[in-house]
This record gives sequence, structure tokens and C-alpha cells, in this order.
Amino acid sequence: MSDLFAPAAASNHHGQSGPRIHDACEVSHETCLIIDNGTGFIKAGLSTAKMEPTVVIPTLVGRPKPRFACEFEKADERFVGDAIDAVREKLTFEEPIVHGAIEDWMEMEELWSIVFDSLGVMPDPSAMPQDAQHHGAASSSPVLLTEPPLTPSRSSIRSAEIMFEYFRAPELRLATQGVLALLGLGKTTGVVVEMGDAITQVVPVYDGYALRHGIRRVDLGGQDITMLLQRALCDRGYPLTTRTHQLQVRRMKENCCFVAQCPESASHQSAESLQVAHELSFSLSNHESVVCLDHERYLCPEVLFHPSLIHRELPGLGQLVWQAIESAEIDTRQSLWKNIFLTGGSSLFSGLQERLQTEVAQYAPEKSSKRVTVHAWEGREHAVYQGAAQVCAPSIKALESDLWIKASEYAEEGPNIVQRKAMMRYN
Ligand SMILES: Nc1ncnc2c1ncn2[C@@H]1O[C@H](COP(=O)(O)OP(=O)(O)OP(=O)(O)O)[C@@H](O)[C@H]1O
Repeated sequence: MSDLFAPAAASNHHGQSGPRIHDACEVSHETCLIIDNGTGFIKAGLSTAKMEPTVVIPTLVGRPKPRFACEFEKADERFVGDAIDAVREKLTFEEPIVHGAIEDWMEMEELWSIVFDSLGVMPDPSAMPQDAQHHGAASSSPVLLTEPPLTPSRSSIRSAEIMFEYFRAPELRLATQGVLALLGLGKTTGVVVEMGDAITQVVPVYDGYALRHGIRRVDLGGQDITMLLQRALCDRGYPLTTRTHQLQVRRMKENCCFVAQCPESASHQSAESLQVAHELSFSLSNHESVVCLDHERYLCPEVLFHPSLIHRELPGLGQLVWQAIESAEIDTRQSLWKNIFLTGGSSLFSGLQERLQTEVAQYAPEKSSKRVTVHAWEGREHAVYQGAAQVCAPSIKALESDLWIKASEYAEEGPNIVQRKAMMRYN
């Protein structure tokens, strides 16, 4: 996934180095700010702009390593987005989201501040409290935040607290990523297989409602494949040990790895035949080495189907989908078998669609196995964002106004309202 920031870094009023305001767009009261919080990347934008996020930043905050602090203007300077690239080796990093769960709220607030600033979501002077200078950028736009399914309510409450009390959002909607992804594809019934950087979510949805008891969420995603590839290449003698190398290995994975239809027969192919067939190599940053990939190209993504390869006791992808469908009411299953949708960045591996279809068909009862259809539509990596943009459309927003929390309701009821609205999200 490309980082969409303009290369120039600017220092904003929070003292972070980051992107300049990007795609400046007039913010009207019809406009909602969408923030899709991913473990690897935050995808954000304004609902009235494109159907794709206009801001994509790694969910990372960099700070100077103590031994390099004197080289920076401020020892506590923070770096996000593309601003990281030039000084990556001199920084230490915090990852505020771990396996889909926000763990460092201060850093998360920093990243959200950057998103607000980057999208030019500016204070509405009439809504500004007297002591506004003690708060972050006040938002005159409703905010939609995405969450993975099965997010603990204490986390949703904390997000709401920050959005209302720090960013002064006039309205907030917390929405489940898997359900949004299906809406983003223009469907209301199906099984979403949302494959991200650190988690894989399988969410069965019927008539727009997530079937809560069928949801599966496992801590396995693109970063596991990147790490496995990095380790495999190190074992072959390539010194790919730093964070910069990790980034390069991630790109190698995105460009070279694929899902084999039959890993057993692929393993009988010679390394040379794989290399020759695909002839893929990447220069390292020092421009001295070339990395040639061969069997790693399909062996690393194989962990999606066999997590035991990295010593994880988790069901494989085919089994997860089967479990999710089998837990649905019997008369809804037929619609689900034929409507399995791949979404998320890690669903982009070539061969994944066909292999998943074969695996799920093997698990399905005989009479359903022929119906099993896995769809992998163009633009699926942004399906969650696209679904979020749809629910922010004024007509849908008005129709689903019950699911939005107004600032006045939050002020009156406090955190209880967050829990109450969360119950309404799954029928
Ligand atoms: N072409 C590609 N082929 C394979 N993987 C890819 C490709 N493009 C991006 N990815 C991977 O997708 C992942 C990021 O996807 P995404 O933005 O959906 O995850 P996230 O929302 O940050 O994470 P999560 O949903 O796990 O919290 C990264 O691991 C990235 O390497």
C-alpha cells in the first residue's frame, strides 16, 4: 500500500513533523471525517471527497533516539507519515495499535491530531469552548471511527471520550470494520474476510446486520508474513535486520509473494525455476545487493492457511470462514456460501481468491460446496473506508441517526451512551 502523503514534512502546532494539509477541501456541515484505524495504517478522509482515503499514514510515531537527539531541533520532536523516511534509522517507534486494539492512547491522540490537521478539519468558532486552547483541534464535522469487531467497550468509551472532550466532535459514530467493508462493496449479505496488517476478521452479515456469534477474529495478518519473509531471507544470509529493511521486505512481500494453489507441488519445483519464472529481485538501500526470492514467495503467505507454521494455534483461513458460516441460521447459510468477500490490504495476494474458494468448498457440506464463491473485487483494500463514506452520506446518516452519538447526548449520559449505541450495531 502506498503512503499517500506529499513528501514535504511540516511542523504543526503539536510540534510533530508530518504532512502538510493535503487535498484541502472545504469542510461543510454535511462533511464527516472518516478515520479507519488500522494496526498498520490509518486511512482517513472527508466523506464528501473521493471514495478512497486521501490520507494514509503508518500507525507509527517516531521519536529521536537519545544518541541522535542533538541532531534534531527538539529532542522530543515527533515524526509521522513520510516525514519518518529521511530519519528512520535515528528514531525509536511507538505502535499505538497492537493487533487492532488501541494500547497507547496518548500516541493515538497524536496521530488523530495529525489526521484532523491534514484534512483541514478546523474549529467551528461558535462551538469552541472558552478554554479551547487547552484542547486539540476542535472538530466542526461529525466523526466516524472504525473499530474491529469484538472491540471491548472500554476501548470504544475511551475513543468517544477523546473525540468529544479533546476534539469536540459534534457527533460520533463508532462502526465495525467488517460490516462497513461489505457495505463498501455494495452488499448487505455476505461473509467479509477482512485481512489487514495484524488481524484477520471474518464477519458474517445478513441484511446489513453482523451475526455477532459467527464473527471470528484472529491475530494474524500481513505483518506476520513480512516478519516470516524477513527471517527467511536472513537465514539465507541477507543481512535484512533493521527497520528500514523491514519496510523493504514488506514491499518485496507486496510485489513478489503469492498464494500457491497447491503448495506441495510448488515445493517440488526447483528454486531456479521459481526465480526464472518470476525473475524478481530488489536492490537494498546501499545499492550493493540484490535479493532473489524463490520458495519464500509462496511459503510465507501459506501461514494464512496454516498458522502452525509460525507456531500459532489458530484455525486457518478456510476453517475460519467455514466456522463463521456454520454458526449462522441454517436458512441464511446458502446466501453466505456464495457471497464470501475478500477485503483489506492483505487480501491482495494473487492466488488467494482461488485457494480460499477451494479450501472453503472442502469444508462445506457436499450439497453446498459447489456454491462456494469467493469474490475479490477491485479496490477491496479500501472497502472499509468506502463503506464508511456510504454511511456518512447525508441520506443514510439521516436514516441511521440512531447510531450516531450527539455531543449533547454524550454530555447528558456520559459513557453509557457508547455502550447503548454499541448494542444497536449488531441487531
Ligand atoms: N499488494 C499487496 N499484497 C499483499 N499484501 C499487501 C499488498 N498491499 C498491502 N498489503 C499488506 O496489507 C497490510 C495493510 O493492510 P490494511 O491497511 O488493510 O491493514 P490495517 O487496517 O492497517 O491492519 P488491521 O486491519 O490488521 O488492523 C500490510 O501488511 C501490507 O503489507
